[in-house]
Amino acid sequence: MTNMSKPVLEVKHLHQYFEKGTPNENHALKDINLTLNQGDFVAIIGGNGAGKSTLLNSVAGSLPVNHGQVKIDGQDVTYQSVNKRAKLISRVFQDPKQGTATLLTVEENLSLALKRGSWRNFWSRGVKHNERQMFRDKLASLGLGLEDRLSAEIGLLSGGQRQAVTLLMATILQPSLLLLDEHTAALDPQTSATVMELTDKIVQEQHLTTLMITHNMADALKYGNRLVMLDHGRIVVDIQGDEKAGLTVPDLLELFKQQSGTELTDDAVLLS
Ligand SMILES: Nc1ncnc2c1ncn2[C@@H]1O[C@H](COP(=O)(O)OP(=O)(O)OP(=O)(O)O)[C@@H](O)[C@H]1O
Repeated sequence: MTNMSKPVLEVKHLHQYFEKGTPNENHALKDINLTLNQGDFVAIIGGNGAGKSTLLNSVAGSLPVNHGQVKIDGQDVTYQSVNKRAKLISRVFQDPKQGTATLLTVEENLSLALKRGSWRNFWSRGVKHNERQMFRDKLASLGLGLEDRLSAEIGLLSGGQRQAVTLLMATILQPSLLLLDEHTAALDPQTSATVMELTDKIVQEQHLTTLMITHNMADALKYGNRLVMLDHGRIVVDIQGDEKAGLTVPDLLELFKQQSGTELTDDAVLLS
């Protein structure tokens, strides 16, 4: 996690426009430059419409890049499709249903993830005995009792349990880059806290390079080694190490005010 580390994600001079050339033109990202080194765990915060999702979508490939470059593991992926770069990236969404196949069992979902989502490989090979043991061990490590529910349909699990399995699925093949897209926002506060703890454990154990959007200021301060704040399409704060460790939520709000000149406005912001 030193500056000598290998860059995993490099975003260079990224601009994104919506409705370019029309009276409604919106310059949503303005010259974003962001490098994540191996093992960096970066929380991204910012008010409504700051550009957080646009940045994540640009990195994931679900939004074509207007101007600039995105590199992952040194490869230029700027014009690669979502599917092509999915070999390098795993993404966990806000909705626990989005990352899993509802009618498949827990072990079938994990097996599908192990085959990189390839249904062809999944149907032809099924769940092997040694895989089942590995899934049981991984589920046991979550501490949610899910190791006894390998053959339960995933749709029967609670939102938090399902999101925990989604996290395992997203990390089972150790992606170069993990994108967490408000992945605890749909959960109740206690479940959200549990899933955040599990996230941190998995990220630390696998030394995963991670970019996490959150509306929870306290989580942004508690987790990760670095915090990036976006405002009107620009990075206005980028802090790490001791500078980050010493901050409180009021400090963060004050920092936002100093940098942006306005109060942070975010409908979903959670201060504690
Ligand atoms: N598909 C789109 N078409 C037009 N404008 C868009 C589109 N997606 C986002 N925008 C605009 O781009 C800007 C950045 O939006 P974005 O969703 O990235 O912000 P955000 O920080 O994720 O906000 P929030 O926290 O409210 O989800 C906003 O002004 C938004 O209205």
